[in-house]
Amino acid sequence: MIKTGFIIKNLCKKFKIEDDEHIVFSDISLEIPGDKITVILGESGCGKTTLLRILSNLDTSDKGEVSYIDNKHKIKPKVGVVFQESRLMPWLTVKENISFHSKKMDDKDLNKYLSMMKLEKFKNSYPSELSGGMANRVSIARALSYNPDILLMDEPFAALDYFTRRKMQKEVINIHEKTKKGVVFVTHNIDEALAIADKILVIKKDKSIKEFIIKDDYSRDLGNSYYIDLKKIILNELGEE
Ligand SMILES: Nc1ncnc2c1ncn2[C@@H]1O[C@H](COP(=O)(O)OP(=O)(O)OP(=O)(O)O)[C@@H](O)[C@H]1O
Repeated sequence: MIKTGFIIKNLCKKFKIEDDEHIVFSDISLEIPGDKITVILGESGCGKTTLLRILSNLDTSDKGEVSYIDNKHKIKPKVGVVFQESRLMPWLTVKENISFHSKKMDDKDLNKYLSMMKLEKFKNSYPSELSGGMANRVSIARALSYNPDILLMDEPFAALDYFTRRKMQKEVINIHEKTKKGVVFVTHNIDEALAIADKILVIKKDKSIKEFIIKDDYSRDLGNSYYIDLKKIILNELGEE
């Protein structure tokens, strides 16, 4: 059992749509370490966002238990959430957006996050003056400024071009290595999962979860046979091969 992180037991979630019920999860159990990068991978509509919303307390489960332990003690974790759209306030500058939820943030902390996300030169810019990757960096800095126990990211780079996306994936690894914070990263992109994950949780068509652990360091060559084979296995689990 993990020492720090989310422990999810027998989770059930359904949505009522008019007189009908849509079951997203009927009984899933999993562990998400609080000190690693865990990628939740699955096809569109399989329930990735729903799971993330439950972890971040934006939604509730119907049955089951979701707890977070820190060195074996149950705690209510502080979570930082990054969405696909940056959700920045257009009338605030970069530095004002970052400190918006952390009114007590001093300049030292603000500068730490600006520097970590390479935003120093843009601290007085408005969101309309930023590229997509820059806006992403601001929303990550904002989530980190809250000093969360764990960072939850819901397809944060889906709208970015290939090169910016690769850069941002490396940023996630950098943040994880610098802050030692756990990251839960939702994507439907297998290459993205293989590039950044310590652990991949595949949500299968039958809604069971298949787990893969990657023990490799982060200078990964996805063209080598280990990753090519792993990708085939994951595609198979997703029912795509
Ligand atoms: N508020 C809601 N009311 C009714 N149904 C919902 C609601 N939220 C999600 N669903 C349904 O639950 C299922 C899971 O949705 P969810 O957004 O979690 O999937 P996802 O894997 O994140 O998809 P995508 O990759 O397309 O974002 C979908 O069938 C969706 O239509």
